[in-house]
Amino acid sequence: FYNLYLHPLRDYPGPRSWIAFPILRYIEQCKGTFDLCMRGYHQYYGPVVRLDADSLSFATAQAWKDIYGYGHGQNQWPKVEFRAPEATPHIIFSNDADHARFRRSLSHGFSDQALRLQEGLIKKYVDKLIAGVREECEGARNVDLTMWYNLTTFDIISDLAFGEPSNCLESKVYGHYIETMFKFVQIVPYVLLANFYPTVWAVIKLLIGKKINERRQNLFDLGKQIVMKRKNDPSKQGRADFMESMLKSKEVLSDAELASNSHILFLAGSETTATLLTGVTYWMLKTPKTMERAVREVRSAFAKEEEITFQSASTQLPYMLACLEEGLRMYSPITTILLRTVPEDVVVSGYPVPKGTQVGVHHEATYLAPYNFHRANEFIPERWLSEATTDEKNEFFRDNRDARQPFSMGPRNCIGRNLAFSEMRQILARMLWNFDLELVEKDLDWSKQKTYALRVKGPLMARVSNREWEE
Ligand code: HEM
Repeated sequence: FYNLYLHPLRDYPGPRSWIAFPILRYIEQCKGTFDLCMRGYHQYYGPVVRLDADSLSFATAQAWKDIYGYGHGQNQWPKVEFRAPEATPHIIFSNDADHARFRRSLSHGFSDQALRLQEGLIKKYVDKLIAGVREECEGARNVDLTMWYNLTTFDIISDLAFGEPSNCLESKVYGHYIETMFKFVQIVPYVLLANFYPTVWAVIKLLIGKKINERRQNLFDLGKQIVMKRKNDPSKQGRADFMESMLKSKEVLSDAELASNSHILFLAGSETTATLLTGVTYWMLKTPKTMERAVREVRSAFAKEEEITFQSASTQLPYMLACLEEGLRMYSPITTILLRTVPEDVVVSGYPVPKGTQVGVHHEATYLAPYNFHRANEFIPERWLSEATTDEKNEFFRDNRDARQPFSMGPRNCIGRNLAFSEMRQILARMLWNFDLELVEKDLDWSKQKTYALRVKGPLMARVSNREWEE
């Protein structure tokens, strides 16, 4: 009764059952259906939705700036964390002072100079991807692109974060560390639940707590072993990887912090990029005219495959880049809402918000809202081409492009954005250069997939053939 009729947020619209009984929201999260519900609620209630007693979800460009932007000076609105309290802090979940220390220690590893040095390492794995897909398609088998993209990004990030590949592309399996990580990610909603309902958590802990703790510890111990091996290996010194950046920085990180940051870099940098590549390929296959146009562009921009570099792929393929931008809208790797707690009474996107409220922008709901994007549920890369932003008569001129921030904003935005783009452009361009792709299951529908902290993608089976060379 209090939540619905007396609470300071009582005038904000939202699902009454979630507002009265916030546990229902967490149950949807554990079921993997929370983000799907939020999409529906934002379509129904509009750009602000009260998603439980104390939390508001926004779906506007202004809310990105107000919540995540630089406007709060040195002090960020605290994140609502979903990590176990006893875990070592890392760049994503840490207080402002530690965050600044971690971010500075990693900045060199993500600089333009480092990216140029990383290109050779990344190319080596893209070569392996192309060779692996070629071998599989010559055996006339259907190819699971989800798996191949994951194997590639895992090897790349493992090499950059841990100083060694995870040998995924060689073995064509994910390996123990990654399998453990996948299992661990699925318990994230339970950790969220635990943080909000310590009593419910006590019961869950009795039932499955030991297993969860074992998984978490297992994953951390494994990561720490690899990190210590890299740290103490003199032959690896001088590589342009993340570990070198942390070790050479003026900031001093303990071994536990080196391990927790490497671990989070691995998670943040592998699954996200693979998800986007899988999603964009899915949407291009579902919308064949976009695939045809991108393929034509890639094959006419270069005379030979070696010409596809980080630099050339970023300047000579405007349509393929528009496909990636549209992929980031339709299939954002981060689907959900990353909440922050408001430290005082504030205004967000024009709405008054009382102290203590949790606020955030829901990625997927914002990107698929018809009030932000014209024909929001259609994959239309053309909306990101320059003519759509300059020609008033273009049907996408009024799209609210700033409402889409897949890498977030402000001091805690994605440090790996440039790396991700370089990798994704390189991988997609070379796939389109080499292969003709066709969806095996024509009516495959990924618009209502489950999501936990990440998307549950499932296999993307494609009929892949070596490209036909024109005379
Ligand atoms: C398409 C690919 C990617 C997407 C969509 C993405 C998205 C994001 C988002 C939304 C955040 C903000 C998280 C928050 O507010 O809690 C973030 C942070 C971060 N991302 Fe990415 N990311 C991608 C690729 C990468 C890559 C390749 C790396 C490199 C290893 C990376 C490393 C990080 C790190 C370290 C942070 C934390 C930054 C900080 O708090 O200062 N990401 N990313």
